[in-house]
Amino acid sequence: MSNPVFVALDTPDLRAAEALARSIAPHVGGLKLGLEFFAANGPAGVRFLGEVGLPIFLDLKLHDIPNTVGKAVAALAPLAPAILTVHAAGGRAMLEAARAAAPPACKVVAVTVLTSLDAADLAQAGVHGTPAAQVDRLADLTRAAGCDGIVCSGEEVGQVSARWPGGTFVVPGLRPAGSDVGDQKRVLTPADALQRGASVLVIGRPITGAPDPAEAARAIAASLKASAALPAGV
Ligand SMILES: O=C(O)c1cc(=O)[nH]c(=O)n1[C@@H]1O[C@H](COP(=O)(O)O)[C@@H](O)[C@H]1O
Repeated sequence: MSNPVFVALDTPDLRAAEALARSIAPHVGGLKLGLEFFAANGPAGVRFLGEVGLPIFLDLKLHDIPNTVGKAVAALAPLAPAILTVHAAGGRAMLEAARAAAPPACKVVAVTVLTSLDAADLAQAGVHGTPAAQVDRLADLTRAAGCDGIVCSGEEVGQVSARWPGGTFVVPGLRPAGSDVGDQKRVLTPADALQRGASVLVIGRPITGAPDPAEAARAIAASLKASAALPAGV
């Protein structure tokens, strides 16, 4: 099993991100660079961390009119990300524009319902029904637009991966048993998310905020190997 963990390097500090990336590199499969890192360090920072030698997941969650998103993705293409995020709620034409502008080897995945939201938050935004129903709707839209997969929580990944064979399922909001949930509302353990069908596990603070990040990443990788050896549900 290749390591499905992408560590979220959510810091504006380029040197701190590099030191962290190098220390945990043996225990993760890739680096996720998001808005906090990109706002501070831009494309040059992404290139710099690319020198660590791990695949880069560029998590900019693009959400705008199709023309703007297509041109933004084209501008990001030289960074050769392995994975790029957009928001599924941007609609079919925006998703199509993103897929068309991305390099063929880059997986374009669409965020469905943020893991920091629950049903009450969705209702406040005018979306009635469960997060799971909304994830299904947006997954169908993303698939119809030709994108590669979605971002959802561990609570939905089982149901949605069964509906979309061959899709890429990115799951954040992961917490090893006993770790602090923070601002996340729909959480699962990394091993459970993998067993339910996740393809990519996004893990930030449980690794980056640990007293020994390399040891935390190693322990998570070991928990995945151990659970993969067991039948589902055990
Ligand atoms: O697209 C994402 O990666 C993402 C989507 C989502 O619904 N929830 C979510 O937490 N994320 C990202 O996943 C990471 C989670 O970080 P931790 O909560 O520290 O593990 C952050 O970088 C978030 O930006």
